[in-house]
Amino acid sequence: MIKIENLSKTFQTEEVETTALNNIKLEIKEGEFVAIMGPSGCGKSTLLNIMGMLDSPSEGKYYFDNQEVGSQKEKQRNKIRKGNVNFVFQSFNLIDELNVYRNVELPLNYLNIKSADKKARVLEILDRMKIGHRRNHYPQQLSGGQQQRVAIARAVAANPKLLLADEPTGNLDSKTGLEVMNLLSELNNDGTTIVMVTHSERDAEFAHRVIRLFDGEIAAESTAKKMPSINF
Ligand SMILES: Nc1ncnc2c1ncn2[C@@H]1O[C@H](COP(=O)(O)OP(=O)(O)OP(=O)(O)O)[C@@H](O)[C@H]1O
Repeated sequence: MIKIENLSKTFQTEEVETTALNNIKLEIKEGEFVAIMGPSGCGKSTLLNIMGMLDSPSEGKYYFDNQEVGSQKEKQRNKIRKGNVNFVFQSFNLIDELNVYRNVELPLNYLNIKSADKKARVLEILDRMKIGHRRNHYPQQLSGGQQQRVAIARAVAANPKLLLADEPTGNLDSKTGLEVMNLLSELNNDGTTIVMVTHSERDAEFAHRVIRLFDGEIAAESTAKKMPSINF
């Protein structure tokens, strides 16, 4: 699904040039659950943003489903991202003015779906994320774990192939974080490819593979204890 070849990313500000990623080579197969770890500033979010087509590499190639997207213009990248990739963030990023149902419905409004099918999809995914009983609540009326479950529901409502999660349990207590990790694991078992940035060794154990970055380079790669449920 993802192939990254000799990818580098430098940020140029007035005074300094920062190499955030240096000569990254990486492949991620459909159905995988990959964790990206490493110290602060090693380039994890930069890599995730490029995979999510929010940013482009300075050098090298990024292929998504065999299509080179790294060198595409922003408009074209946005088009490829839509329906293919979605995100979950540490800080949930829900829209405070919309209730749970409307937040989750949002990505479906951009697709050409009949309103009855849309409703069925929203209710189904809310139930799967065990948050259906809170569908009329607003984000501020929910706990952190509940907000993250809504955010995951919103992220997968349109059935993206790839879910990118940037420290999804970073703002949650240990027990709630575990519940969120179990939901992500279930989604992965049902076929969604997941790439997750995390500082948590426990969360990384949910992944099939752990990639450790250091100073913008892949320093180590390991297979986690849990084996994937798919054939490679
Ligand atoms: N827009 C930007 N402009 C300039 N420098 C940037 C920009 N974004 C990131 N950087 C730099 O690139 C490097 C990698 O940043 P990145 O956010 O990818 O790290 P990270 O591993 O996700 O860190 P953390 O764990 O703290 O979130 C850092 O040195 C950072 O300062």
